[in-house]
Amino acid sequence: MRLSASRLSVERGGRVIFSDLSFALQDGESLVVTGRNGAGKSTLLRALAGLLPLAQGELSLDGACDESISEQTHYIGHADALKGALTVVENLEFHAALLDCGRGGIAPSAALAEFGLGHVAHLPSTYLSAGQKRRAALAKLLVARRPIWLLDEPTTALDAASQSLMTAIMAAHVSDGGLIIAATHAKLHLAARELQLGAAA
Ligand SMILES: Nc1ncnc2c1ncn2[C@@H]1O[C@H](COP(=O)(O)OP(=O)(O)OP(=O)(O)O)[C@@H](O)[C@H]1O
Repeated sequence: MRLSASRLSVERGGRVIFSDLSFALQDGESLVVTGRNGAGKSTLLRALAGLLPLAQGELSLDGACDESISEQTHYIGHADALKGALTVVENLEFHAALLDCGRGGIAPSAALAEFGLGHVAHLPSTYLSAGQKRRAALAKLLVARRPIWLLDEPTTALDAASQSLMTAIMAAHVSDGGLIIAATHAKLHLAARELQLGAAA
């Protein structure tokens, strides 16, 4: 599988956020997107996920099945996208049903256990701490197998142990042939190329 971005340009509110951006990633490769606040890191991830239109340029995925890039992608944005009135496990069950399509993710309860959330699985997700909410959001990565992971500040609010766990989960995904593009200001301890957006402030 090869994900290629060629001369991408994205506009928001009539303003060019970035332009002429190109990169390519093969199976088992990662890209860390860095840059100052407002440089366009989240914008790039949202455009790759199909949530924002490209003003110019082209995205292509070679060597995969017929599904679109969006269908092969997990996008974890800044927002944890948990429904507060549903329990944590119900949130994961919703995402598994929405995303899995029979492609062999692990059970929601197992994904929560992996992220150390077994003891809060039956609480309404609104009761979780910030780091617990982030871990529940990241557990979505495991309930549906999708090769491309787009992660926006994945380690925000995570304690040291959870950061190490997430590092191991990302490393396992990459060694299994997955692709990761992560936007962050933090050090991710991921063997990755770097794409820096924007000029220094
Ligand atoms: N809906 C919108 N309409 C207009 N401009 C927007 C919109 N959403 C974001 N922007 C602008 O796009 C630019 C890039 O924002 P983005 O969130 O991609 O930056 P970022 O690099 O992820 O920043 P940070 O490090 O703060 O998370 C910012 O200047 C922001 O104000």
